Amino acid sequence: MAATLPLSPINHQLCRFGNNSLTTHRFCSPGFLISSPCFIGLTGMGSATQLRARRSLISSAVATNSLLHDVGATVAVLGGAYALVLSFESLTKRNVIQQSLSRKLVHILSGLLFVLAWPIFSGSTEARYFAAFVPLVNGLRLVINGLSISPNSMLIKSVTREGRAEELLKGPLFYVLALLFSAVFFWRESPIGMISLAMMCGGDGIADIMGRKFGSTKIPYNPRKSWAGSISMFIFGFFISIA
Ligand SMILES: Nc1ccn([C@@H]2O[C@H](COP(=O)(O)OP(=O)(O)OP(=O)(O)O)[C@@H](O)[C@H]2O)c(=O)n1
Ligand SMILES: C/C(=C\CO)CCC[C@H](C)CCC[C@H](C)CCCC(C)C
Repeated sequence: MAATLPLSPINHQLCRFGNNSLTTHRFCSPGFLISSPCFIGLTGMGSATQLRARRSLISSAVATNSLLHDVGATVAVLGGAYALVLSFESLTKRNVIQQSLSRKLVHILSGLLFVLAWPIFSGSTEARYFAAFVPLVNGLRLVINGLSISPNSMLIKSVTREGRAEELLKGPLFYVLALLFSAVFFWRESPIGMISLAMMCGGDGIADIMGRKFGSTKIPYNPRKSWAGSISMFIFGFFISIA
């Protein structure tokens, strides 16, 4: 009984297997035979076993590839997050921008850049957990600094309003938890995560700008927020989320 297997993904070369003898097609090189599942033919395994072995070889190669891909993407995004906070700390320290503006810009940019980085992760089912590792690490950093276990002035300068360590445990911590939650539960398949993050990041920034400029009429239950700011947040947040 002869089985014909398409073994080369490059140009569909064929290898033919006889009972225990191997008849090679003229395009199958010996090197390819030894290093490929063609070689399994020599061991006398049946064609179903050969197929299974071949599938498992391919799937383990794909899994290793995805793992390396996701580890690389995680390291890149972690580096990006560190660089973002470091850049704003440096701008604040050199009095190029005020601490409150730095906090607002880190707020707008970190979430948007985080979502924009999602496509660099692989298509594997575990990719979302690698992405979620980035806000998790940043969340732990905020807790450690916020509890003053190891206070880091860089983080405090770039993401707090008044420069107090405990502020890290409020807005910034909730913010990174929202990023973590969206990555794990919505990821790239659901628009809900992206819309919520666009609202939280972009919408909030626009509310600040529009609210300060045109926000003389405040909303009844919060004198710090205005109608102009709140309405702009929904309108611009919506446009950012569909962009
Ligand atoms: N819905 C909103 C949101 C903001 N603002 C304006 O933007 C400023 C900053 O608002 P906000 O982002 O809420 O202040 P933060 O100090 O950044 O507070 P937090 O991010 O913790 O809410 C407010 O003082 C207000 O003038 C507004 O008018 N209407
Ligand atoms: C100031 C903030 C919220 C208060 O309104 C935001 C705090 C941000 C974090 C300290 C840093 C978060 C980094 C993100 C998890 C990842 C960003 C990655 C990107 C590629 C820059």
